[in-house]
Amino acid sequence: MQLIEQAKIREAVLMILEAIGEDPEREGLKDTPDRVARMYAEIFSGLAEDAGVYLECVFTEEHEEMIVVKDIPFYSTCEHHLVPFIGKAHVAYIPAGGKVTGLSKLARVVESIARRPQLQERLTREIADVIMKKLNPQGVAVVVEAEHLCMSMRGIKKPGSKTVTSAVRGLFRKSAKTRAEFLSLIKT
Ligand SMILES: Nc1nc2c(ncn2[C@@H]2O[C@H](COP(=O)(O)OP(=O)(O)OP(=O)(O)O)[C@@H](O)[C@H]2O)c(=O)[nH]1
Ligand SMILES: [Zn+2]
Repeated sequence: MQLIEQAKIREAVLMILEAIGEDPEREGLKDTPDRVARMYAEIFSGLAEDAGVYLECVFTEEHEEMIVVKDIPFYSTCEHHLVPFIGKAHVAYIPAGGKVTGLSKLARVVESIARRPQLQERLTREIADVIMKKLNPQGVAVVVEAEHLCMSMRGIKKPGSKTVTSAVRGLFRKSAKTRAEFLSLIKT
């Protein structure tokens, strides 16, 4: 996995500032290429990570009911426009084999996968798939709701509109009752 090349970002941001007719030497802008490079290293830090490693934290617990961590806030970056999309993820799974993971690890997975140039659909799917792969549970469900700034601050300009995506695996896919339980739990 590649590390972010901050020198390249600095150069590119300098060129953008010049291209929009700004003076990159003026006081407010002179450190901007460096700031943006550091910011990109932060908001794209997930590129250098395997989100699955967080799920290596498991505890033995005979719990075979649904576990839901809801309202996990995230900031991601739309890969089409490189502006943020911001929202919440709700993540549920039904453990199998007496194996549960740390609750914060589910939020860490969301965070890691969000910190990449993303599509909301892919973010949603990747969260579900990594949990299926690493925990091998009876099922996983993920709902993501987000506002895309590329639809709010520019283009079609519809602030407040939300996109909702879901991914269901295993029992959540097979059983309408399990899906309904999940939906009722994330509503309250
Ligand atoms: N499916 C999907 N589309 C997205 C996501 N983020 C942004 N988009 C869309 O990507 C599309 C890119 O469309 P283009 O026509 O190539 O770009 P554009 O000319 O800037 O389009 P407008 O946003 O309509 O002005 C837009 O419709 C965006 O709303 C996402 O997470 N999922
Ligand atoms: Zn966009």
